[in-house]
Amino acid sequence: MDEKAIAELVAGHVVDVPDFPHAGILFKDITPLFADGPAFRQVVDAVIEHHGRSSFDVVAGVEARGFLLAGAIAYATGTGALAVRKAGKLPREVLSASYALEYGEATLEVHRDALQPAQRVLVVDDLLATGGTAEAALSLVEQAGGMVTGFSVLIELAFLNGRDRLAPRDVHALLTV
Ligand SMILES: O=P(O)(O)OC[C@H]1O[C@H](OP(=O)(O)OP(=O)(O)O)[C@H](O)[C@@H]1O
Ligand SMILES: Nc1ncnc2[nH]cnc12
Repeated sequence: MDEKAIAELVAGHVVDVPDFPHAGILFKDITPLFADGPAFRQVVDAVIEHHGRSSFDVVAGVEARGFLLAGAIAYATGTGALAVRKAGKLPREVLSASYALEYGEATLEVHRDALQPAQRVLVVDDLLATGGTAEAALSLVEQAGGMVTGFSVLIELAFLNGRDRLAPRDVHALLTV
């Protein structure tokens, strides 16, 4: 599928929800996309095609919506998956990164031994807004000894300039609004 068709596919499966979770936030609900099997498969294939299936060793998904993408991409490419978790969920020694996002603050964690030295990591999530979440995931991968080779999101909110925080890395969005 070409880029325009993929963008239209994503746009057609997003519901805009005003004032969630706070007044003034226009929440992009992508659950209809995950619920549509053929559409979900097409976006997963588009992400893999953009980066190339041999360009990463591990795909990292950010809790919670990123997990769905990471699991599917890992299965399709035969790579490992890394769950980048919200604080307090992992049972062993962790690395942590705190950040602000469009509508709050949080801390992300991975196990200290989550990656092998210099492993190449693709970071995926449903949406890039301020980039705080993605930047925290980048920090965790680097703290764990890995290298981020790129980011993919289904939707980028361009007016928040999140990609500037991730430069010069490849930031790929299927739909930019
Ligand atoms: O670019 P940012 O401003 O950092 O915002 C983007 C993040 O916000 C959402 O996650 P949220 O923290 O709401 O978690 P959820 O997936 O568990 O709902 C979204 O899934 C991204 O991870
Ligand atoms: N506007 C938004 N919609 C959905 N998820 C988000 N994460 C941060 N901002 C968001």
